[in-house]
Amino acid sequence: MSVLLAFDQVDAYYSQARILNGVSFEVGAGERVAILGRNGVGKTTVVNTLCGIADIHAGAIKLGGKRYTDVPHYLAARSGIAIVLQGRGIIPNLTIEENLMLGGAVDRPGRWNLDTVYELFPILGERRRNPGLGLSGGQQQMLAIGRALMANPELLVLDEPSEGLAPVIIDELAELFRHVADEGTAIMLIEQNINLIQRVAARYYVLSKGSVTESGDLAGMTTQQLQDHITI
Ligand SMILES: Nc1ncnc2c1ncn2[C@@H]1O[C@H](COP(=O)(O)OP(=O)(O)OP(=O)(O)O)[C@@H](O)[C@H]1O
Repeated sequence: MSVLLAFDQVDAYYSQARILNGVSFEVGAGERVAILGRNGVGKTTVVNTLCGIADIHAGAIKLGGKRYTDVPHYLAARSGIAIVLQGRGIIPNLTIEENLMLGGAVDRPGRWNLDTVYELFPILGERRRNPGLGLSGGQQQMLAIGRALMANPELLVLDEPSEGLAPVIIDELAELFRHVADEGTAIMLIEQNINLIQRVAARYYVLSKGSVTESGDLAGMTTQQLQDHITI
């Protein structure tokens, strides 16, 4: 399996505060990888290094073998990465369709377009002319994921997608992420919901105090061990 995303000894900062210390990990093409860790260990900061919110002072990130660190952030989506940020970032005064078209503006070829996203999430199609404002939490998450898919990414990065969602919706998300991965998109999942992690991820890395301390196949980890990695 070819390596799609590689962090190589990355140190990341907010201003003068170092949060990530020499973080290295890889996500292969089409893989499903979870980043685990307790609150405040730096999981979101890993995502923030990908979108320029945190600064990289040492090390490098590669995407598809190229130095991602050199790609201007406004071009990042064109290089094949789509990020669903914690909090979803729906633009409330744009319609559902306009929110989706923001993702499509990346203009990468692939199977995802308005029709295929509406096929995946019929409720978004039914409400396409409604503003993003007023969607339920689950519908907002669908919209955020649909918008990311519109960019036809090779890698979908998800930061705590289960946050605030009912268990039944989390079950639907698990099915959805497996489906997206079966279609060939790699998934990097930052999550604290055990059910979602176990159903989606095949491999994991554990972050502790800004460093990777453990990695392996999820199949080899008991629910209790997983719980220990993510609870305070
Ligand atoms: N914009 C910021 N400026 C300064 N420090 C920050 C900023 N964002 C986060 N931090 C700090 O960086 C550390 C890591 O935070 P981060 O959000 O990456 O952790 P996390 O593992 O994602 O936690 P959680 O599970 O609570 O979301 C924390 O100590 C946090 O207070």
